[in-house]
Amino acid sequence: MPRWLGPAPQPKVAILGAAGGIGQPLSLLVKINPLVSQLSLYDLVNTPGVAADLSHIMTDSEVKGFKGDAELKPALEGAQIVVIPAGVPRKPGMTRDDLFNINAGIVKTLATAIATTCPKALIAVISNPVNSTVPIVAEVLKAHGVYDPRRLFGVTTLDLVRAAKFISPHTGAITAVPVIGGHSGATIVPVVSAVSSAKGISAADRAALIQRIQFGGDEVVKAKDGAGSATLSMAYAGSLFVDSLLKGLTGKATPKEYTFVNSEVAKEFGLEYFASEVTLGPNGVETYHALPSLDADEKKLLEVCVNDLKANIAKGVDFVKNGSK
Ligand SMILES: NC(=O)c1ccc[n+]([C@@H]2O[C@H](COP(=O)([O-])OP(=O)(O)OC[C@H]3O[C@@H](n4cnc5c(N)ncnc54)[C@H](O)[C@@H]3O)[C@@H](O)[C@H]2O)c1
Ligand SMILES: O=C(O)C[C@H](O)C(=O)O
Repeated sequence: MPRWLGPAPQPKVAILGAAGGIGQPLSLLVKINPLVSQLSLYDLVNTPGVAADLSHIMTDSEVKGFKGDAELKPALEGAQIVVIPAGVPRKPGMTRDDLFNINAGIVKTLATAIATTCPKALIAVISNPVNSTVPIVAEVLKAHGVYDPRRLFGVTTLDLVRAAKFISPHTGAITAVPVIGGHSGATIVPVVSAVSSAKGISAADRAALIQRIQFGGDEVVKAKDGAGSATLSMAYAGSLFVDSLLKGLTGKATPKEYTFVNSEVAKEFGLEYFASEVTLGPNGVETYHALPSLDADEKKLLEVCVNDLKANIAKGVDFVKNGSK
């Protein structure tokens, strides 16, 4: 059969930071995704072992490990999806912004390699602070003349995973809740008013629910007591997001996801980046959906979000443009 009549080629996924707390379980979940043909695992340490281990799993995808700076570009060659969970996690008492000084440089280095090796890849950024690391990647890609806003995503899926779980005692079932804004504390804006089965929640319960969704990450950081932040739930959330990217890329479906992207949806608030709902396709974002309508309380949450988010975005942009921290 001529090649062009055969099945569409299946994607190569590269995970940068693949040996870490998120990287390892995420690599496992991506390894068992039937839409993947090649899985490239990059880290500064331990990837040969992680790759050897995963390569014994009887799914079709081929796994290769790449270790250290010299192997970054080979890891990225031909990748259609790049996922970035590289970087340090929080310890108790830290904000995500406290990670900026270390993670900004890591993400900038990785973005530079993507720009020069696989500039057309769909890029999913997990490394915190997401509100700043996504603009960092964008500025690096712009500097190399290869920026396509439809192909760059900040992964906020964990906020939606938490929201769906935390609301379930009130609704009697796991229930999707839109979560917009950014990915840190007050920039996370759950839109509970959009959930019809949540109408009966008392004001006090609703306030507690919103607080828990916004600060769910702190709950895990506290419980891990110095041993890092959410890894397993993040790997699960990340695998959902990667699955949606894969389905869109291969034309299997046109999934909808909430994700932190460069778009016009929050332009009226002076924001270039905002987490909102998009439909995914072969080239990344196909459609940017309008924001859900907000009630008076949610409008107040959004006001706080906008101020914090503006500063976070500017910090990321500035880091690349002016080399400042
Ligand atoms: N977006 C989200 O919802 C979300 C959720 C949880 C964690 N995070 C963030 O994800 C990041 C990783 O968290 P973790 O718990 O996996 O941390 P971790 O320390 O367990 O793992 C990080 C990995 O990154 C690797 N690394 C460091 N510098 C690198 C580089 N230059 N190139 C390649 N790999 C490099 C490390 O060797 C390590 O294996 C943190 O910044 C954390 O805050 C984001
Ligand atoms: O809380 C963190 O620092 C990690 C992550 O962003 C989370 O939401 O769990």
